Amino acid sequence: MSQSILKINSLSSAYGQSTILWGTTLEVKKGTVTTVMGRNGVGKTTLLKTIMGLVPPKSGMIEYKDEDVTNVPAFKKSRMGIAYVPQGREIIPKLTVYENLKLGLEALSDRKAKIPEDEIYAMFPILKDFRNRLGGNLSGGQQQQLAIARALTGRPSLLLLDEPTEGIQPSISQEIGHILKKLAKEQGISVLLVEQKIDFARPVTDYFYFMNRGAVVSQGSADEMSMEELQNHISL
Ligand SMILES: Nc1ncnc2c1ncn2[C@@H]1O[C@H](COP(=O)(O)OP(=O)(O)OP(=O)(O)O)[C@@H](O)[C@H]1O
Repeated sequence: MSQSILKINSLSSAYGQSTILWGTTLEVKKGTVTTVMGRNGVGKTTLLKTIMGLVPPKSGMIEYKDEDVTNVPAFKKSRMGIAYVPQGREIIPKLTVYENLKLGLEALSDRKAKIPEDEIYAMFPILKDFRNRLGGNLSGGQQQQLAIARALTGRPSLLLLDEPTEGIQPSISQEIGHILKKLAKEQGISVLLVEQKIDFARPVTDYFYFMNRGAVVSQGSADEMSMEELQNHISL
C-alpha cells in the first residue's frame, strides 16, 4: 500500500458568506496522479485554492506529509513542497521564458538554487528553443508548459494543477499527459489534478474523485472505471 502525501478531511471554505466547499474529504497517495472531476462551479478550483492556503479553510483538516497544515499560509506551503499551477496559467507575459522559470525558485529557501535547466528542457524542449522569448509571445499550450515547468523548478513533492488542457490543442495536451505520468511514476511527484476532459484524464489518472456542490460524491481507481462510468459520474 502506498502512503498518502495529502489528506483532506471534511474541509469547508467560503468566499465571505457564500460557502463553496461543504466538507470535502480526499486523499492523494505518493507518486500518483489523483484527479478531481465535476461540472463547472462545483468547487474544484476553490478546493485547490483552499489546499494551497489562498482561500482560508472554515473547518476541517489538511494534512501534508503527516503534518497538520490546515492554517499554514501559501508561501510556507510552497516552501514545504506544494506547488500550484492555477487555471489560466498566469505566467508573466513581459518576462522571458527563462525569467519566468527563475520565479519558480522563489519556492526554495536556498537563495543560491539554480534552475535545473537540463531536466526542465528534457521535459519541455520547446522552452529551450524559446528560452529568451517573452512569455506573452508563446502559444497557450506553450504557456501551460511554462507554468508547469516553473512550478517544477521549485522541486515540489506535490503539484496542484487546475485544468491544464483548457483551451490548448490536443497534441500538447497529450504531451502534458505523458509528463504528468512520468513525474508521478519516475520522480515520485504526486499530482492533484482538476480536469474536465475525460479523454485527457483517464490515461493519466490513478484515482478519481467526483465532486458535486462542494463535496465528493463518488470515487474510484481508474483501473476499475470504464469511459462510460466516467461519463455517468460527471453528468451527476
Ligand atoms: N473569488 C470568488 N468570490 C466569490 N465567489 C466565487 C469566487 N471564486 C469562485 N466563486 C464561486 O464559487 C463557486 C465554485 O467555483 P469554482 O471555481 O471553485 O468551481 P469549479 O468547479 O472550479 O468550476 P470551473 O470548472 O468553472 O472552474 C462558483 O459558484 C463561483 O461562482
